[in-house]
Amino acid sequence: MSVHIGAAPGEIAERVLLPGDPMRAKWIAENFLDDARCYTEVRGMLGFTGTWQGRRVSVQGSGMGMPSASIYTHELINEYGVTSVIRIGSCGALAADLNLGDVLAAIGSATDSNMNRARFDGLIDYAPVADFGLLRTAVDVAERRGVAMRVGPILAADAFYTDRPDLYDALAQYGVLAVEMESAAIYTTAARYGARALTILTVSDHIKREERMDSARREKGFGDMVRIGLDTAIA
Ligand SMILES: O=P(O)(O)O[C@H]1O[C@H](CO)[C@@H](O)[C@H]1O
Ligand SMILES: O=c1cc[nH]c(=O)[nH]1
Repeated sequence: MSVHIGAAPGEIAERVLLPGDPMRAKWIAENFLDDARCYTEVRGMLGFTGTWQGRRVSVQGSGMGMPSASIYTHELINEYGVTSVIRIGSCGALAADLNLGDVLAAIGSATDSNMNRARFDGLIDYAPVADFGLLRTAVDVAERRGVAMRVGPILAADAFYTDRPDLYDALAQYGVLAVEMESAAIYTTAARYGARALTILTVSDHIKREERMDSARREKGFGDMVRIGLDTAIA
């Protein structure tokens, strides 16, 4: 096992879906995967391996925020030989034409996190981006499934509750679609260790219009995103 994942070698598939919420991982294992088996309960951050259309896939909770997500991404890649991580999360829409339940894929991730500034000594604004092959596959899969998935840049924020909504308005003017809290760390960690990463999100809140889904829908209402993630993982 690694420091934060209680799996034996070989128990985790090469392709992993990463929801922030471990209960979403459990819901996916129980409702989408065949022969799913839980391989870790360390810290309650559940992980499961099963099959989707006959191919081996794992689903691992990554927690909230970039420190947590980077721990799971690092250990999956470096300790378990994972080659592709696909985050499937909820987000707050910044774009006026997005609605609750809409699905989007993050081509790149701006961030206010200090993790990358520290990594590059404050001298370079590193641009965390999706793996192009995974993104292209996800776009094809969404089209085939009849899901109108938007593709664009997002913000990975350290804080869920912001004191600077003016900055969100400014980002929207630059085409930033939505805010969540993990993608920049996942993209950066995957790039650093030679793995592929993509973030697919479902709009659970609209920041400007102050609309929100309830917690039950956040945990279990994301079927389109999950199917796109699973199809992309096994392609
Ligand atoms: O739904 P998940 O994947 O947890 O993602 C979003 O939800 C959490 C905040 O409620 C943050 O982790 C954010 O990124
Ligand atoms: O980070 C997040 C996730 C969902 N909704 C938000 O407003 N922010």
